[in-house]
Amino acid sequence: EKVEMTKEQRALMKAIVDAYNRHQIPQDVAKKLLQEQYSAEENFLLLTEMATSQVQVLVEFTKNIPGFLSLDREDQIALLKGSTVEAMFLRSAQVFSRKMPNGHTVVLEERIRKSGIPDEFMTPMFNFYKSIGELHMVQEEQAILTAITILMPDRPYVKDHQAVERLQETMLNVLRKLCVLQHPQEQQYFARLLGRLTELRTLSHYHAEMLTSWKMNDHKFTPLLCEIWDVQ
Ligand SMILES: CC(C)c1onc(-c2c(Cl)cccc2Cl)c1COc1ccc(-c2ccc3[nH]c(C(=O)O)cc3c2)cc1
Repeated sequence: EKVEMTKEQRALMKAIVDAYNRHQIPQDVAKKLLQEQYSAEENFLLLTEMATSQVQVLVEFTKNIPGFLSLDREDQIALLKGSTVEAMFLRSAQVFSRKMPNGHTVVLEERIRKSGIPDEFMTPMFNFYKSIGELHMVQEEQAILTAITILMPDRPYVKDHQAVERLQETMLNVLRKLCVLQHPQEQQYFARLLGRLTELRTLSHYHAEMLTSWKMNDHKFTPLLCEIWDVQ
């Protein structure tokens, strides 16, 4: 069928990529990755600060997804709460695959490995980072895949399933064409990308257990993280 994108699809993709690029973790927060000393406590505090900053970035990005703000207000909250962890795994995966020039990748990995996360979650987490890296996604694919993750109709407490499905479907159509255009040799590239979304679900279940084990060891989170992750 016709592969090139319509005018509307190109405009939609541009809006999402611009929002994705506009909303980055402030460099002074990211730079802290290199400065603070290493201790499990310090690492946890730093990762908490990064996660909090990342949630704020994600909320701004989400508000710029065309059509999101016209969804039911409570559904907007349900989508954000349900997708934050998955969107953050995607975002932090891109940091690893982007091979940050200033060595953030190495330091971020170090700090995650030494932040009190039980070992059984490390393996699936870093396997995911590796599998994302191997895809060599272009920025447009990263941005649209993140929007698709956020616009997941079957998140808990979403009332108007159809409205979310319609938005997500529009994004999926753009992503499908983009994958054919960017990776013409790889027939199943689009299917492989969607397969990562399944892996993200598993990671978010692990993450819920990570939160419980952190809570048990009396780790503190910021008010924003407590609200979005229903902690405490
Ligand atoms: C509350 C903290 C301890 C936490 O709980 N779970 C996770 C957690 C974990 Cl480990 C893994 C995956 C998801 C979550 Cl959600 C985290 C830490 O979360 C993040 C840490 C770093 C980043 C992040 C995002 C973008 C970035 N850009 C740069 C840059 O240098 O440009 C650095 C950077 C860091 C995102 C989430």
